[in-house]
Amino acid sequence: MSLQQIPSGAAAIAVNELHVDYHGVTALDGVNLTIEERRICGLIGVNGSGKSTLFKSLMGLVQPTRGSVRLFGLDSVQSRKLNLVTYVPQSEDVDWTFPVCVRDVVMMGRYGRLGPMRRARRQDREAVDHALDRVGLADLQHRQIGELSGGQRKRAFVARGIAQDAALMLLDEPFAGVDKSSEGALVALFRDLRDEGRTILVSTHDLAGIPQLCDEAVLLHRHVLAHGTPGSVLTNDNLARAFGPLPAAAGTAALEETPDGLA
Ligand SMILES: Nc1ncnc2c1ncn2[C@@H]1O[C@H](COP(=O)(O)OP(=O)(O)OP(=O)(O)O)[C@@H](O)[C@H]1O
Repeated sequence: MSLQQIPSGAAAIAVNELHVDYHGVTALDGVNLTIEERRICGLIGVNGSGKSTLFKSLMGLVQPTRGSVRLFGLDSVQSRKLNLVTYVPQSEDVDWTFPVCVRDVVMMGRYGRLGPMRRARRQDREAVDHALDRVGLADLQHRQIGELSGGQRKRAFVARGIAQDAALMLLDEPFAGVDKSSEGALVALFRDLRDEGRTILVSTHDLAGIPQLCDEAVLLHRHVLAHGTPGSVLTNDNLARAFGPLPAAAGTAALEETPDGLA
């Protein structure tokens, strides 16, 4: 299924009363969240607030104790089968010593679309070439993935999602370990992907960067504390509830001086 063929009418993400426990540790406790198509939504919260668990729940990688997840009106198995969703995990969750080159990683985005012989066809190779060009990694495509810088690694995984033509991109801390100029290039890329019709949920600790990047923001603390425009979410009151009391003159103005945020 291509971007043009996604089921219409349903929200890109619809989470209803989602609870996730890990052997007695409650990671998510009654999350309700709707994100419409063609939006960039920033996901923020302290370490341990459940951001990665929410991503994994959307991908069907962890089993909820209760509640439901729908992507474009479909459950996570169906939405993955139709190649609608891609996930860029946190760097810690990736084995960077794995003997694959950048091109191999991007080609993984085509696996769900390969023909009956499971061999890459011309359209698969062209999709990979196009994705590598878009993220500026064509020259490095034969490098082992672990030989790339932090920003290049993230771009390789984003390219995998572009090659897949995923309508929904789940990006877990894509700016961690990325220098400022690479971060600017990623922000511009994410906005272009949104303008093409994709939906992006992106977790970040860079609170000061959210108004420039995101159409909306979600403040998570095992459940949704606030959801709305960046301005309505990034208030001193909300941030104090999520992160604890802030220093005097806090809020987004102060966060601009500490761009890595509070977490
Ligand atoms: N596999 C696991 N087994 C047990 N507990 C887990 C597991 N994964 C996460 N947790 C716990 O669930 C809670 C939420 O973790 P999660 O990684 O989803 O938060 P997070 O907001 O993504 O944190 P961070 O910003 O540090 O990545 C934490 O208390 C964490 O310790």
